[in-house]
Amino acid sequence: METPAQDAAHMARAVELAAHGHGTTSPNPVVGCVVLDAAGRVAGEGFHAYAGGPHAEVVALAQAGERARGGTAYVTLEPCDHTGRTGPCSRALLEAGVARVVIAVSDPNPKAAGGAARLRGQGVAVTAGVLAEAAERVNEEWLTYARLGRAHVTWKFAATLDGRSAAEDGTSKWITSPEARADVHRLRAASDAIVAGIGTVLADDPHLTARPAAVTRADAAGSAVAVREVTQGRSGTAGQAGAEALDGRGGRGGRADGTGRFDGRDGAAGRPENAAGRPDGGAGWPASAGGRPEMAAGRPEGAAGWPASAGGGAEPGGRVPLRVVVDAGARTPQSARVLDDQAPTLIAVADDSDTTLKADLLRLPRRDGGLDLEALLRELAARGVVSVFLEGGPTLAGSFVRQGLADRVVAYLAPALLGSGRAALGAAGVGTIGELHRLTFDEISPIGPDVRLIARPARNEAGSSDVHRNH
Ligand SMILES: Nc1nc(O)c(N)c(N[C@@H]2O[C@H](COP(=O)(O)O)[C@@H](O)[C@H]2O)n1
Repeated sequence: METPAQDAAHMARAVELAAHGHGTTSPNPVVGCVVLDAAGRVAGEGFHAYAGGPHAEVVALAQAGERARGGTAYVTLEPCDHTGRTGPCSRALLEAGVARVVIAVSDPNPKAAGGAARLRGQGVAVTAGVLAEAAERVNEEWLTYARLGRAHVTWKFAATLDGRSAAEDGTSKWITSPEARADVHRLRAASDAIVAGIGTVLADDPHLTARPAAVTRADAAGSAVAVREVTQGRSGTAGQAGAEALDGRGGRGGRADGTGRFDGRDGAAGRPENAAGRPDGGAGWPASAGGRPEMAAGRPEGAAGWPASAGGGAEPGGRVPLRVVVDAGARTPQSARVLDDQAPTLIAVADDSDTTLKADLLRLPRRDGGLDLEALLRELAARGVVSVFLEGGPTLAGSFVRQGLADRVVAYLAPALLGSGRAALGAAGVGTIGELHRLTFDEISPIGPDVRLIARPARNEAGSSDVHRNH
């Protein structure tokens, strides 16, 4: 029997492995697995790489072969007990003769859960909850999606040290460095959807596409080391993940009317570097750096019926994030760049708005002077969007924060001062200091001459997040 310290060490490795799936497993979770032989030696390792591909346990068991018999499996998410795109991991573990299974987090997907009970019922020793916090963190997008039925939101902004995102005359290009902007493109590319408000569309006419520059494995490894240094060795933190739409077949990025899917593979906004595996080793979140040689061969075309749609599945080279404009009054110009053919686009408008706009429209109830953003995130989740990257502008970001829907904040701060001009965040429902939205830092990393800060809503004593306190 492993000691708790050994359990923690092997599970930490499994969390590290899970992080390699960031940016490519959506709409499935990121999952890692380590298999020991009966003598406690590592016999196999694996992670889930893309929806429709083998689960982490199956990859690790295949590597371990006969050595798994009488051994122990460490898995970051409860082994599934269902036949979805692939067979049940509980059965694979039983057939391999594993004597003990250590689990970090239970599977909230009712269709897949039950693996722990089945294993116990068949005489396998099961230990649950080991390194649960780290395993939750690495898989936070998917767990948010699976538990709350809405997409997870990362709000990104770039600002001066005094928190301003534009000068008095509205100019904002560029506050942060090319390195910081390239980092943003990596995070965009790892997200299922990029969301902006109509104010940003009218002011900047952005493309909202992910255009990450190719980064070598050495670069990625270097940046991961830098991050580890400033964060004192934390591993498996912020994550980009994915979830199977819980009907087991949900695609994402489909057209709003559900009539078809955008095939972004040939689009100019495609991500050619992914054709041979992502050279940045994954989503661009720190724990992903390190490269994933297993992905180099790509995935079998159309595996398990998963459509090669934009924003859907994790086929290397076949996925572009869905663009979403929050536009209650349907003011998006027909000529806006977000409506070009480089990626699919959804325009979220109020259900009572009268428009002739030729675009995929999502009609939502009004709320709080804008749209009901929780309804938006639920609608996106129903389309298989697990992770949202929220960019611009301050008004929309303020509404997300006010409605308790900013799950993670990524701030790029330049060593510069403006003193006046637009603040990064608009009205966020704070009237007095006691109502401020308290966050905790996950990471602080240098990016070129700038600093990237990653923070999340602080938990209050009751365990709920302070940002969500009013909701
Ligand atoms: N334990 C475990 N390991 C993995 O590697 C996984 N991908 C999952 N996913 C769970 O199963 C559902 C997806 O199943 P299919 O890929 O369609 O077969 C997913 O929703 C999770 O509940 N679990």
